[in-house]
Amino acid sequence: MLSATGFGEKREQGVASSSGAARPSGVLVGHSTADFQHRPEVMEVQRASEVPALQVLVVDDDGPVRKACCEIAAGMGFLVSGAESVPEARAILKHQTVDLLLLDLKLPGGGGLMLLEEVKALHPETGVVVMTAFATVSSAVEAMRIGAGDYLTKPFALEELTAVLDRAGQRRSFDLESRKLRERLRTTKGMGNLIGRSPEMEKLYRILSKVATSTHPVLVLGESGTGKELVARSIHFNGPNAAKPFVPVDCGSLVPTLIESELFGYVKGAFTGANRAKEGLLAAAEGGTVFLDEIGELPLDLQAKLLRALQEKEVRPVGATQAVPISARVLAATNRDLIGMVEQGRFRKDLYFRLNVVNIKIPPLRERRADIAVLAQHFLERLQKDSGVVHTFSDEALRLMTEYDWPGNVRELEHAIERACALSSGPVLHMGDLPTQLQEFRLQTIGPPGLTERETDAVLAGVPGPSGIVSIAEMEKHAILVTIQQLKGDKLMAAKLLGIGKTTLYRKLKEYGIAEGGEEE
Ligand SMILES: Nc1ncnc2c1ncn2[C@@H]1O[C@H](COP(=O)(O)OP(=O)(O)OP(=O)(O)O)[C@@H](O)[C@H]1O
Repeated sequence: MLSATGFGEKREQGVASSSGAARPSGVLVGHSTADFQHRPEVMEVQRASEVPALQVLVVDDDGPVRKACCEIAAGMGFLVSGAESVPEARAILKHQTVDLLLLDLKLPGGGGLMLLEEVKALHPETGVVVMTAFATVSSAVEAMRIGAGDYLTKPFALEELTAVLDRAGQRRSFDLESRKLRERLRTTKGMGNLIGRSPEMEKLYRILSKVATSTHPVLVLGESGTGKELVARSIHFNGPNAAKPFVPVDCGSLVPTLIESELFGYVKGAFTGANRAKEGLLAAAEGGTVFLDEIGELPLDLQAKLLRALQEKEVRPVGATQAVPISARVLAATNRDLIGMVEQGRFRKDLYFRLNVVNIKIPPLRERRADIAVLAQHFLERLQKDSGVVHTFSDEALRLMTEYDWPGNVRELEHAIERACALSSGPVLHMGDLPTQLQEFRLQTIGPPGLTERETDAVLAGVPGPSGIVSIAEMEKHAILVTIQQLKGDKLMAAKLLGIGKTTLYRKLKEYGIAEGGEEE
């Protein structure tokens, strides 16, 4: 095992190392220390099978630093290669997949940033950690803008490197996992138009395949936007009467008198404007399916009429003396607590039992997060088919989508992706292209890296209000806090980049009431 103290002392530049004494002996296979000074390193590590086989490429012209980084990464279970120049790195990248790039920005000929740009353009999924000295802070910021996920300021200690590699490795594993899911989606779709492969959705498909073959009433329960109508359609279109009509009725959006005439029909002269008779939807469905959406909104008197129609399999159109037979299957859905409504006398118990012969509950999206990436990819591909424009998600955007709670469920996700595609300026959809509620969630829940809770609140306070007007003082505060956020809490570097002295920066933070004890000057 590597000892933390072995790398604890800092060298002038690079990883603090005790001249290779702390090299993880017995872990590396095939190359001597001298090899690392002169040629690309290719280290195979005897890895425990549970360690993900992520490939790391270390690019640094400083032999000892490169070697130390390679050794540490190898000791952590990564598969490691090293390169001392941009052309050498390019050659490796051409022939091998690299999951993580540990890149020194100050390479001979100054090609670090160029290489980063090439990697992000050709392999946007590759995670990049840049290494920089204080003198090149502005290039580190530029590197983060181009797409580097993290940075290390030289000289750095063993713990810093391992923490950064650990973070990058975890992110990469997550991204690979979600990519695998998306890949699976390409080959296996859900039932009908339903997408999702989470255990919850698999269970739903099993129930649906049974329910579809029968003609019993089904009550579909779930929060708004979870896909209740899609489930109802899936039951109908996978059932024996798929060729017959599927008739949706939104009980929530029609006035009561209209629902009655829509459902049951009316005879000529039944009311003012009824110039001719109209068949009701229950009869018009002719052996198909009537889907009563928002059934909880149905007024009590209509509930009684619907119950009678279902029991007697006939309806009496408004103003008619004769009943008309019906043969449609009835599916109903609600996002309301129907049992609670029954207890409060707002929904008829007998109708509840009649509709609730089979009951399907669709879990909210936040309870089946494994579906978020596949659904997101599905919506992206659907938009691509319509517009011909190809988009992909940045790994960060996908991660944020997976962590967000989606109170509006699949509908909110669908709209978020449509919006991101419409607003994005390039083929990759970034976190910034996602709606405000996701940005706010990122700041509130995950917190900007390097900022305390108080600072996070202050950043949020700098977000323009509904009027869109922000004072100059607020803009200054926002600029300072966002820079600190982007630099992961490095206030010294933030002062440098903002072109103000550190004393001024700490004074400003104090003015905002967020300077921490012992920090000033
Ligand atoms: N599993 C899913 N796969 C693909 N698309 C889905 C899925 N679930 C929902 N959607 C899409 O999300 C949107 C909302 O779905 P739907 O209208 O069926 O939800 P709902 O629960 O009936 O909403 P509401 O209660 O507000 O009426 C639709 O565009 C639908 O196509």
